[in-house]
Amino acid sequence: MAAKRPVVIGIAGGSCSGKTSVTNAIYDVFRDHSVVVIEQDFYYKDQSHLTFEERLGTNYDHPLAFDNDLLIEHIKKLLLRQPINKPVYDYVQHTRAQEVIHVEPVDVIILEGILVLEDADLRDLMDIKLFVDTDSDIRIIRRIMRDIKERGRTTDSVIEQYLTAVRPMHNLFIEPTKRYADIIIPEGGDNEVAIDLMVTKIKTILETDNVL
Ligand SMILES: Nc1ncnc2c1ncn2[C@@H]1O[C@H](COP(=O)(O)OP(=O)(O)O)[C@@H](O)[C@H]1O
Ligand SMILES: Nc1ccn([C@@H]2O[C@H](COP(=O)(O)O)[C@@H](O)[C@H]2O)c(=O)n1
Repeated sequence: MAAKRPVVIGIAGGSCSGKTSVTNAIYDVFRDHSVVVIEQDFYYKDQSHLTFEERLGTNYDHPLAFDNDLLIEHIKKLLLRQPINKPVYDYVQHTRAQEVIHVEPVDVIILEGILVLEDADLRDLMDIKLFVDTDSDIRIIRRIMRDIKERGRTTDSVIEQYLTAVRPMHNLFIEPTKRYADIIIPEGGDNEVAIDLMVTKIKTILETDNVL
């Protein structure tokens, strides 16, 4: 019997909009099926050749910060049901970690990240495109709390980065990708109706004869 083509779901949205929460809610439903999360953040360009000080100068909210060629290569491999070695990212050191995660082929691929809808070649690989829409005041509050707790940052550094890069790049590159979304989800992972709709749609695609 011919192998089925995996389903690719793209989940975009601003920093701290709730992309990971939506991703986890969908992941939990398909956990016993076969599902993988591909974080666009893990595909930030390797910066191991730069000093720590130099890495602080990178604009992490610009499309050019990402190695989308590698990301696209990996999604295409998974679509052909071939395994990949997914990079791991270190937000404290601002570069790729030494280790990789071996990922076997799966039925459901969830691709999440601030700019996953910005690249046309990446968009073309997606069956469903979501944009998680959360007000910027909520997002900055969440970001200050998260980055201090989990990413080794100070309040001042988070605010400075927000004003110089996160906010302007959001307005320039992230917010405009909303137009490519099939569904715009307010309330992130708390939006049970949207999550249920997504799960139903994914199941429908999985049940169709979508062969390679
Ligand atoms: N509905 C919510 N209410 C309160 N905090 C939330 C909510 N959704 C997400 N958060 C918190 O905000 C931060 C960012 O959420 P996350 O889902 O990781 O967003 P993203 O992946 O878009 O950056 C996390 O610390 C998370 O716990
Ligand atoms: N070294 C880095 C790499 C990325 N960031 C920030 O992460 C944000 C994207 O992740 P979310 O979970 O918030 O979607 C992005 O806004 C980058 O500014 C960073 O601070 N340092």
